[in-house]
Amino acid sequence: MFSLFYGLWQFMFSKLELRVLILGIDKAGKTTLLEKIKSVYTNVEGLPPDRIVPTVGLNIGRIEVANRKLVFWDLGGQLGLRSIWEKYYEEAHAVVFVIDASCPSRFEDAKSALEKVLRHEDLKGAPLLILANKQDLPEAVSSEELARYLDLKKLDERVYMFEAVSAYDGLGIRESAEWLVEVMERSKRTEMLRLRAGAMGPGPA
Ligand SMILES: Nc1nc2c(ncn2[C@@H]2O[C@H](COP(=O)(O)OP(=O)(O)OP(=O)(O)O)[C@@H](O)[C@H]2O)c(=O)[nH]1
Ligand SMILES: [Mg+2]
Repeated sequence: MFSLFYGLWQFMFSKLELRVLILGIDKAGKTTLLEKIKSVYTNVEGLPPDRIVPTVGLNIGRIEVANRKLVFWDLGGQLGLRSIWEKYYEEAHAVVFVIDASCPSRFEDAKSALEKVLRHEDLKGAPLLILANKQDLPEAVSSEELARYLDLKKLDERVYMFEAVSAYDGLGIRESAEWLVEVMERSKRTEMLRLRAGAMGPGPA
């Protein structure tokens, strides 16, 4: 009996939650951004920036945007940890790729990490939001400049957007979250993930 309810619960949950993977090289500001998103969308104040340490495991953030349940998975971006990213690709509805827009010396590293993400089969059709973070810093480049610099090939086949944000002052956070919900709702990938969850359905009692 328990397994029937558990299976049903899992089934319903997998249908309702939209999973967003937050990727990017180390120090891009992924975790700070996730904490800011939590502050903006929940009553719970996220961790302040001075209490955030480099990520080694996985941080999870659950919020609700426009009546949709979103689950963010924030992974560590240090070189030795990037091989873990692909374990999460298959289940993700969308990807947020965060870049420190104030640090051009690391754009090359960010670009090749992002290109590798985009090449992966398990992320086929996943909408992509590229964030030019740290806009509160005067040296930060705009999202247009960043887009020109990255000059990503094959992006046109994918639903994507560049957005200027600041995990410190919250610039662009609501626009980003709302765009994500909108594109995930319409994406073929979401449909595919729902069908797959449905096909697996609740197991035998
Ligand atoms: N000025 C400014 N600094 C930021 C912003 N976002 C993050 N930072 C700072 O950038 C540094 C790295 O932030 P994290 O959130 O730990 O970066 P991360 O991408 O999660 O790094 P890893 O977990 O190592 O992959 C910290 O010192 C943050 O305070 C921002 O919007 N503006
Ligand atoms: Mg982190």
